[in-house]
Amino acid sequence: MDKHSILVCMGWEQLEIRLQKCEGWEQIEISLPNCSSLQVISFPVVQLHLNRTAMRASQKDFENAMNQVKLLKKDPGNEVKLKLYSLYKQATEGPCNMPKPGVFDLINKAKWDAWNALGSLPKETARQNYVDLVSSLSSSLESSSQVEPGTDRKSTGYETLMVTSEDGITKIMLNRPTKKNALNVEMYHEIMHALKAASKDDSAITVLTGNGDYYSSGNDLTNFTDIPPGGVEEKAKNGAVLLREFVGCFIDFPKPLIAWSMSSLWGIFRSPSLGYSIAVYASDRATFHTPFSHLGQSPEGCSSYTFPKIMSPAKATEMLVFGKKLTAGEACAQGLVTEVFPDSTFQKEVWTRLKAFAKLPPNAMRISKEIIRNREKEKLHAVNAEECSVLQGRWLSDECMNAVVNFLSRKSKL
Ligand SMILES: CCCCCC/C=C/C(=O)SCCNC(=O)CCNC(=O)[C@H](O)C(C)(C)COP(=O)(O)OP(=O)(O)OC[C@H]1O[C@@H](n2cnc3c(N)ncnc32)[C@H](O)[C@@H]1OP(=O)(O)O
Repeated sequence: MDKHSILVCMGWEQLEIRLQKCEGWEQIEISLPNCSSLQVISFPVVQLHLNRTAMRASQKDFENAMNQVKLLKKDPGNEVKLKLYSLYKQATEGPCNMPKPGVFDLINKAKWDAWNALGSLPKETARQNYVDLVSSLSSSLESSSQVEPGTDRKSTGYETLMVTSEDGITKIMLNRPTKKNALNVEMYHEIMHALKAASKDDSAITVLTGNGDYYSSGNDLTNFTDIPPGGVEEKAKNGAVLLREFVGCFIDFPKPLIAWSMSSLWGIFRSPSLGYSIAVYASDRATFHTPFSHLGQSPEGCSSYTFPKIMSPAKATEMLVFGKKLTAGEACAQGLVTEVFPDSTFQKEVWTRLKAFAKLPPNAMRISKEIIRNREKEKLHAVNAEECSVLQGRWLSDECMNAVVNFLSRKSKL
């Protein structure tokens, strides 16, 4: 009896099909992972040959699929990109033949792991699986765009924020509570979009806050793992461009901006939202962290300039260099927080106050803010540019990479 075994990838599932020749018929056993039962079907030999031929993707199909990948409008996410990468390498070069990258080379290690996991999968099967995967991606993106034809997601809602407007107040709420409102790349873009929209809407004031038990845990540390083709240098450069634009939006924001913090606030979101806000209201359980040195990084959001001015140089050094965590009371004593409220009455008291502010003449408030801040604008943009350029170098340092690896591998938490 003749036996062959082939692996076929259907979407994410891998089927093993075993073929057995049996008196002019082929018997097919299909086995699904996580499923103990086997289905046995018999086909005439001739039909089986046809199916097996039809199953093989040609070089042309493969090239078409590669082109289709470049045209995908939506980023399919890291997991799918790794799958595509590993199948491409297997289809073109065969089993993984590269030395294993070092533990700090996060991205290349993830790529190596994905490719190596394909073992001795034949090149033809990898080619077919690549074509199938691209085709499933293209159709799922087509079908999702068919659901809401022609609608701009930004005009209908946000993925990472909740933005509401009532009583003359636009509230921008970070909305990734399960990730402690860590800022992923999409959130950076959405906040900039929401701030630009709020600067033009008819609300008088804008409030920033976070959903859940953390206002924000700062930069999403997995942002460091999505490396573009140009490598870590290109990643660091892109990060610096994004950060500069993001902080620039806060510097230029024309209306009164109020940070409303019931909970912990870490890193990037803390500097601009404390440094440029007209007012910062905190509940008595809120805390403020700046773990730049712990992460092998350096101050951002103009905090290297605004904090020593708002606090004192010595206190700012404790916070920005040694990463000293401040309670709401301490932050208020240092001038970083305007007022602290008991947690039980925080929402009610702050909302009542904001509603009263929102009734003040909006143009007068805007002009007053302008006159307070305008003298500093040029300086703030220059500080922002300098901080981003220093950070670009820090992101490439072993100190920073080690800290990110530690967080991601959960060996230590800051
Ligand atoms: C364009 C780039 C600009 C970069 C500018 C420079 C920015 C600097 C900074 O922002 S520095 C601050 C960076 N933030 C941190 O170091 C905080 C890291 N997080 C933690 O230490 C902890 O998560 C915590 C203390 C905030 C909360 O601890 P705990 O209550 O135990 O919750 P978990 O750790 O289980 O977290 C739940 C869930 O959220 C994920 N998560 C939390 N924070 C981040 C983060 N900053 N980045 C990525 N992911 C984060 C965490 O992994 C958990 O996910 P899981 O449930 O495991 O999938």
